[in-house]
Amino acid sequence: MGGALLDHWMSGGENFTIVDPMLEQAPDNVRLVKDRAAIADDRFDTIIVAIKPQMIDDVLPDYAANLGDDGYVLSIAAGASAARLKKAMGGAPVVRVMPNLPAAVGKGTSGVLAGPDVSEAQASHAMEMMQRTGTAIAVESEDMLDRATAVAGSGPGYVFEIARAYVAAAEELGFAPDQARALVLGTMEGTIAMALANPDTALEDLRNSVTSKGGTTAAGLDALNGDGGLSDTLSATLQSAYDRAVELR
Ligand SMILES: NC(=O)C1=CN([C@@H]2O[C@H](COP(=O)(O)OP(=O)(O)OC[C@H]3O[C@@H](n4cnc5c(N)ncnc54)[C@H](OP(=O)(O)O)[C@@H]3O)[C@@H](O)[C@H]2O)C=CC1
Ligand SMILES: O=C(O)[C@@H]1CCC=N1
Repeated sequence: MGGALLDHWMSGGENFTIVDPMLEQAPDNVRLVKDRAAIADDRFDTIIVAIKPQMIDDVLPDYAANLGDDGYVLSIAAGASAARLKKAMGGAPVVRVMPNLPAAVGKGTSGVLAGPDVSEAQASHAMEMMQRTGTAIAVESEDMLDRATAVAGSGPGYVFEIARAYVAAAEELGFAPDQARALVLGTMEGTIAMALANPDTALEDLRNSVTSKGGTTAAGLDALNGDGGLSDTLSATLQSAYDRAVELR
């Protein structure tokens, strides 16, 4: 995820250094080092946490000394609370963000939460960084950031899975894989574009505009969610992801 964001962050004026034990190549103009020892004497305006949440307590404390006096920590890690990050980073201010993977194509949707002691300048720098990767929405509490993680951070996983199952069903109906993929992704893209172009129209009304009485869509929708099973599945999906974010705090 860090790499996808970096590609878009680089359109700003900052200089970037990556610390990654395994990465072989960084984008042009980005310094890459294998471990913290190589930057032991360096100070940074922002330290970006893009490691797995489970590694934070082991890895981060070494970096506390690398943060400049007016610096802040920007974390993309799911769940890991501002308090936990702040403690690991010697009391530094922390902005938590939750991006999602379409940031890789400049169409990310991020939540942004300024933790305690974050200055306005730091909060607006973090917001501007995330806006370089797509849309960014400020949230008011850590709990809402964890809920945004369940909806949007993990969301591309659900959408890819829905698309995969939809394509598989089209193949079962007789289409070749490339035809099935083109029909499904084209339909999804056009449908989303139409919803975005009609922000004041309820999604239910848009759905109804496809659904002729006694027609094919009504038959399909009855099978899809006539008993509310799809709605229940989506509620359980978001609840499970949110519960996991809470466990990772
Ligand atoms: N994937 C996604 O869609 C999203 C992920 N996130 C968050 O982004 C973070 C990274 O997730 P993701 O990109 O999926 O995971 P990855 O495992 O792909 O990325 C983690 C990166 O951290 C590197 N790393 C491991 N150990 C160290 C270390 N000691 N010092 C420095 N770097 C290290 C890893 O290197 P190596 O490969 O060698 O282990 C890897 O490049 C997580 O906190 C996750 O919650 C947030 C939103 C969306
Ligand atoms: O699955 C995860 O934990 C990360 C956070 C959101 C998306 N991927």
